[in-house]
Amino acid sequence: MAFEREKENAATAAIEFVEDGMTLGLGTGSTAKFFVEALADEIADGLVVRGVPTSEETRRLAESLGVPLVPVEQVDRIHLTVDGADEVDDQAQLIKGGGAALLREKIIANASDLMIVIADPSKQVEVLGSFPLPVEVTPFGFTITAKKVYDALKTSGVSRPRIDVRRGSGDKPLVTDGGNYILDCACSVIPDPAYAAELLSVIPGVVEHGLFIGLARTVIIGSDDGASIFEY
Ligand SMILES: O=C[C@H](O)[C@H](O)[C@H](O)COP(=O)(O)O
Repeated sequence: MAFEREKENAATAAIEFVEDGMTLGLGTGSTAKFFVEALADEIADGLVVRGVPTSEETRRLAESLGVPLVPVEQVDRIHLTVDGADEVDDQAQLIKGGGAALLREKIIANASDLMIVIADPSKQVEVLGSFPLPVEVTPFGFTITAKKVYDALKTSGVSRPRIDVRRGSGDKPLVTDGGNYILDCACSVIPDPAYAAELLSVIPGVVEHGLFIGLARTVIIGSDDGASIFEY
């Protein structure tokens, strides 16, 4: 996989934000995996924390590495969430959901005192939209919902959105941890992400979308020999 070293360096830098006693949101994906692994090393050295995973994939990883987990229903405060992103712009606006975990990721990020994004330099963009925007929808009526998503993206200023339902095994629609489908919306450019987010949020059938606006306040970009930290 590409940018392994950069991802690992970003994850290692994020460990510096972790303090004893914290409840941590554990993100999903190949970059967040490095964070969970680094966390497991710290726990083996005596750090006391507990994690709330944002996907079944991360739950399995954390359990296999001995990271203590707590059921989300039993948590009343999440001090810090560390997660990856598919794109991040210079206002810390994100596209997430490439790994289909955006719903749980957003619930946990929104409930956290601080969300830190860890990423390699390929995720930095001037304008969001090169990465197809994932939108999680209920299976019932998803073709109708897809048309509404198309209209909303057009209204927000996307010139020619193209929408495909994400496929899983056997060409069937991929089913998320929450039992929903993902619409991948190729936009090229999303000129007004906040407006697009607002319009998508009110469509019946849209469970959540992958635009994370105003959630990340720290972005860590890994490099070959370290990491740069940006605060917003
Ligand atoms: O649904 C998946 C998540 O939003 C991931 O955090 C995102 O896709 C980035 O993943 P990766 O670190 O593997 O590029």
